[in-house]
Order: sequence, then C-alpha cells, then structure tokens
Amino acid sequence: MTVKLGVPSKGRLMEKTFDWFGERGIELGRAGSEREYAGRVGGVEGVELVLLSAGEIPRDLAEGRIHLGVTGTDLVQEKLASWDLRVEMLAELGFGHADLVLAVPSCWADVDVLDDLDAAAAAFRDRHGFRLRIATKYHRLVRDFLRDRGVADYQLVDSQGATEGTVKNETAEAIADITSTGETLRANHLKIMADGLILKSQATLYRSRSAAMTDADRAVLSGLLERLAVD
Ligand SMILES: Nc1ncnc2c1ncn2[C@@H]1O[C@H](COP(=O)(O)OP(=O)(O)OP(=O)(O)O)[C@@H](O)[C@H]1O
Ligand SMILES: O=P(O)(O)OC[C@H]1O[C@H](OP(=O)(O)OP(=O)(O)O)[C@H](O)[C@@H]1O
Repeated sequence: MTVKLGVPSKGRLMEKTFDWFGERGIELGRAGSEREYAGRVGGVEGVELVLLSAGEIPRDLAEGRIHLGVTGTDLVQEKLASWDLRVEMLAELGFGHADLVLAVPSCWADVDVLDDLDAAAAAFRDRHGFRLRIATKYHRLVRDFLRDRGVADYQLVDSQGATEGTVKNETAEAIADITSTGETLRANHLKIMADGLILKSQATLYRSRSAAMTDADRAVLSGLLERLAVD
C-alpha cells in the first residue's frame, strides 16, 4: 500500500500547498496536463498524491480513503459532524485565510448586532408571513452559531455560489459566506454584523483517524511528518 495525500485539485489552494510541501523538501506536482487529476511526488518514497475537490477532502479523510489531506478549516467543520473525532488537525499552513461571516444589507441602519437581527427577524415574519432567509452553503456552521446565540426566527436557503447576489435577487435577506478582502460584500451592498464572525478559516493539514495502514505505511507516515516538522 501507499500513504495517500489528498490536495485540492485547482486554484490558489493547490499552488500554495505545493509550495508549502516544496519548502520542506517534498516535491508535489501534477502528473500530466492541467486537466489530469493524477499527481506525482518527489523527495519521498511510498506517498501517493491524489488531487481532489477541496470540498470532498473532509469526507475522504473521514471515510479513510486518504491518510492525509489539505483543505480549509471551514470545509472540515462544515462537512463533518464531530469533526475532531474523525480527523486530527496536524498543522495550520498559514495561507487560504478567510472568515465565515454573517452579513446583512448595508442599508439596514438599525441592524448591527445579532440581538438586532433577532428583533428584525421577528418583525420580518409578522410583516411578510415567512421567516427571514439567510443564504449560505455552510448550513451546519450557521445553524450551530445562531442556536448558541439564541437566534431562531430565520430559515436557511441553500446557495452553492455567488451567495452575495441572493440579496439583490431577492431570494434571501441576509447571507453567511467566506470573505477575505471584503470586496464582494461591499460590491453587493452588504455589511458584516459586528458580532457576526462565525469562523476563521485557513488551509490546514489533517490526518484521517480511520484510514487503514500497514506497518510499512506507518513508517512512511511518521518519516513524512518528521520531514514536515509536524506530529
Ligand atoms: N476569497 C477567498 N479567499 C481565501 N480563501 C477562500 C476564498 N474563497 C474560498 N476560500 C477558501 O478556499 C477553500 C476552497 O473553497 P471552495 O469550497 O469555494 O472551493 P472551490 O474552489 O469551489 O473548489 P471545489 O469546488 O473543487 O471544492 C475553502 O476552505 C475556503 O475557505
Ligand atoms: O472577500 P473577497 O475577497 O471578495 O472574497 C469573497 C468571495 O470569494 C469566494 O467566492 P469564490 O470566488 O470562491 O466563488 P463562489 O462564490 O462561487 O464560491 C466567496 O464565496 C466570496 O464570494
């Protein structure tokens, strides 16, 4: 067998993950063309690189299909219930920083904190006959966050992309999404609630708690983690 390492298959996360491993003497790269999802590994024996969707890496780790995986903290905590029982966080990699935030229209002058949102949500329901809609793809994280803060009078609507546009399109009144520069929120006339930071995320290296390993794999893994200076 081999030790399987799952890495995002495209974009900034892939490039920066390759750089992070490269700085530690492990050369990762694509095996073929831009569109081929096979990887190659140099500088260490017995490790296989698997290029995967960032959003699928949490489940692949939890189900033991890969031994190690790099993806955002947000995706692991959203996709896996009791994530820390299923994967082990080995190292934060220092890139891919993004905040998951709750945002409302900038023109809602009286709604700045969650208590205001709670009141606005009750008024909204009285006026419109349905609950205030929050668009997001982070259902678990948003529900847990609002439950812990006593906000209940809302409904989630699923949005898998271009989430900030849902308010203008009148399919939601508020959104919860990832932001880094804040430009997308500003361009869509949305403001972050003062106490609306749900999670700070960054690219992180995780280990599966369930992937099967031979003794040889165990030796490869511990050698690799030593090279990466994580344990
Ligand atoms: N604007 C951003 N700045 C920094 N990090 C971001 C930004 N947008 C998303 N991310 C992070 O990148 C990671 C991957 O995001 P996302 O789920 O959007 O992947 P994707 O590019 O759509 O990939 P895939 O569809 O293959 O899963 C997430 O952990 C997310 O936090
Ligand atoms: O704060 P900013 O720097 O403006 O970045 C935020 C945007 O980046 C991400 O979208 P992405 O480009 O990954 O596309 P998506 O909306 O389809 O997920 C995220 O969903 C926001 O829309």
